[in-house]
Parts: sequence; structure tokens; C-alpha cells
Amino acid sequence: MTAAPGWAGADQIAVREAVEAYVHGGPGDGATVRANVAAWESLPLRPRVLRDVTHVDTAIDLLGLRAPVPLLAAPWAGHQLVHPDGEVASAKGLASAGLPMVQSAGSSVPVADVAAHSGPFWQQVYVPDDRTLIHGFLDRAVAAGATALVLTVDHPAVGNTLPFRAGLARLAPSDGRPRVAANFPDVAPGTPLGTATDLGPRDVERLAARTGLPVVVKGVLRADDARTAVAAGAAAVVVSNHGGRQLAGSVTTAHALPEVVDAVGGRVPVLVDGGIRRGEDVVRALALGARAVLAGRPVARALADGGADGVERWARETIEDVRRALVLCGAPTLDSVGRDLVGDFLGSPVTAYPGER
Ligand SMILES: Cc1cc2nc3c(=O)[nH]c(=O)nc-3n(C[C@H](O)[C@H](O)[C@H](O)COP(=O)(O)O)c2cc1C
Ligand SMILES: CCCCC(=O)C(=O)O
Repeated sequence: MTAAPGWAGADQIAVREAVEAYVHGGPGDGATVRANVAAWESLPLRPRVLRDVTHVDTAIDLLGLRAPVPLLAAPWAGHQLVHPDGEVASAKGLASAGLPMVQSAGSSVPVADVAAHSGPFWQQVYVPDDRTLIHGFLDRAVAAGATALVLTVDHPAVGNTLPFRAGLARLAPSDGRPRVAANFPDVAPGTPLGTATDLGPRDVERLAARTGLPVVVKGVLRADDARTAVAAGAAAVVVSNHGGRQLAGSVTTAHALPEVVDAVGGRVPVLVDGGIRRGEDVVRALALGARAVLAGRPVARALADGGADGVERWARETIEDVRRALVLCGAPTLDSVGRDLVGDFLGSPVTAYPGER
């Protein structure tokens, strides 16, 4: 894996290890990162057979994005931490395979530079205490062609993702700006850009009013919060625990998804991320009612290992993996995916399988 440029020798090794821990770890020894993965794995698939799976149609259209399978690249900060070409390489690799990218507010490359190499994209936003600090950034995201904003709501404090996270600012390229602040050239270095502690439903309305874009609310784990988000005008909801990086011990997203899907009741699409690693996990998420999923760390791994080519390879293989899993489940179209495709979580008392009630 390529560490951040500008570091050499022993420092380089230390930085590489710290970056690895920052990207792939999480608070509480990473227990919730692992729990997300394990939760999907523990959900048994119930494949159908004797069905015609000749015609496979898995493409989705969602708020200006089109994808060959219901999968987007999740927003994650500082791609240059793992590869010198950063978000530009990720955008190229994803665009070549046709997968959409959600750009992080904490990008190491300005939004317009990434957009020049990407297909249609959504822009993730952190709203700081002083709402005016992101006005310039929002205007640039709109000008660069973002088709929706993704408001991250699970970040009222910085999760304890290692002391390293506090040290992100140390990793500064030659212009002295941290690798997660490229989108804020108009904000004085050192100005706190953390998420507002009074973030509320009004922020959903404000963002929509300022930009004219649909606002996707990311980081919901409960029915009541999902209803609040929809009432505030959310165009979609993402069930997410931030990849297990914020609150250690938070419910896994596989367990939270059904409650949110039921609460939203089809009014807006529900997406999910956290621990999605293979095609079978995508089928599980769709079966529980998600319209699409996002993947974070797999893209980080692919970028670190192979730059734009690595990301493209990962994207192509994963698209095929999703399509194969759907075919093996006897559900070659998204319309044919239903809750009957999954059983109860292993270890939960089995009552009746859906479809047999
Ligand atoms: C290194 C890293 C940085 C992240 N930065 C952001 C961010 O800037 N904004 C955001 O909304 N989510 C961020 N996330 C969370 C992801 O969007 C996503 O919720 C999570 O990675 C999904 O879990 P997975 O990595 O298991 O797929 C970050 C995740 C990682 C691993
Ligand atoms: C701007 C840095 C925030 C990154 C983030 O959200 C994460 O590390 O999970």
C-alpha cells in the first residue's frame, strides 16, 4: 500500500501503519467494524430454484445516479492518505466500471477536480456550527454537478478512531493544508469544521433550499429518527453506523435496517452501508428492503493496492459478484427480490420464515 507522499524512511512505515489503522480500524478495538460484517454473514440466504434466471436486470436509477447493480462507493475522507492520486484515481476506476461515487466533504482533492474524472456523483456534507463556512463548498459542489447532497448526521463528536484521527492534520501536503480539507480553501486553516452539535431537521431543509438538490440523510439507525428525517424532507435515508467508526457497540446495520424500512414505509428509498463485502451481502440488504448499498473500506483497500486500475478491478468483480448472487438466489431482477430470500439471524429464535407465515 502506498502511504501519503511526502514522508520517507522509518516515518513512512509508521505513517503507513497509522493510516491502515485509521482506515480499517474503529473504536472499541474495532468490535463494531467486525460486528457489521458478521451480522450480514449470519443472515442465512434462502435461494429459490426451478426459476428462470435467463434474463438478468439489476440496474438502478437513484437521484441522478445510474448503476449496473445497486451499489455505490461510500464517502470516505482523505483518499490521498492511501494513494497519491487520491479521489481522482477512485473516480476514474469507478467511472470505468460504471459505479457511482459519493464524494466525501473531507476529500483530499477539491470536488471539481474529482468531478472532472467521475460520472454523476453525490456530495457528502458535514454541517459545522457556523453554517456559513460551507456555503462556498456547497456552491462548488452544485457547480461541479452533484445530483444530490448526503448529510451525515452521526458525527456530533469525532468517534474514537484512534489517536491518529486527531493527528490527521499532521498529514499535510506542501501547501500546509491537511489532506481532508481540500474542499475548504476559503476557510482559514485551523477553523473548526466539525459537525454542529445542534444539527437538526431544519438543516435538511436549509441544505435543500440553498442548493436546490435532494438531501439524503446518512447515519440513521432507528425508526423514530427515520420518520424525523423523512418529515424534514429527506429524499432518501442511509442506515449507517459510519462503518462502526463512531459509537462503539452501536447496533449493526443489518439489524437496524428492517426497523427503518418499516418506518419509512416506501415513502423514500432506504440505503444501507457497513460491512457489505460481497454480492451475497447486497442480496441480503435488498431482501431486507434496501434500495441500494454503499461500500467504504473495500474501495480504500482497492485504491491502496492498485490505484485507479485496482478500483476498476474491484468494481467490475463486485458487479459480477452481485449479479451472480442474485442469479444463484433465483432472483435475477431487483423486482423479484423479497424478504423470503433471507431467514432469521442465526442465533435468534426462529419463528417462521417470511413467506410461510
Ligand atoms: C477511512 C474512512 C473515512 C470515512 N470518512 C467519512 C466521511 O468523510 N463522511 C462520511 O459520511 N462517512 C465517512 N466514512 C463512513 C463511510 O461513508 C461508510 O459509512 C462506511 O465506510 C461503511 O462501512 P464499510 O467501510 O464497512 O463499508 C468513512 C469511513 C472510512 C473507513
Ligand atoms: C473530515 C474527517 C472525517 C472523516 C470521517 O468521517 C471518518 O474518519 O470516519
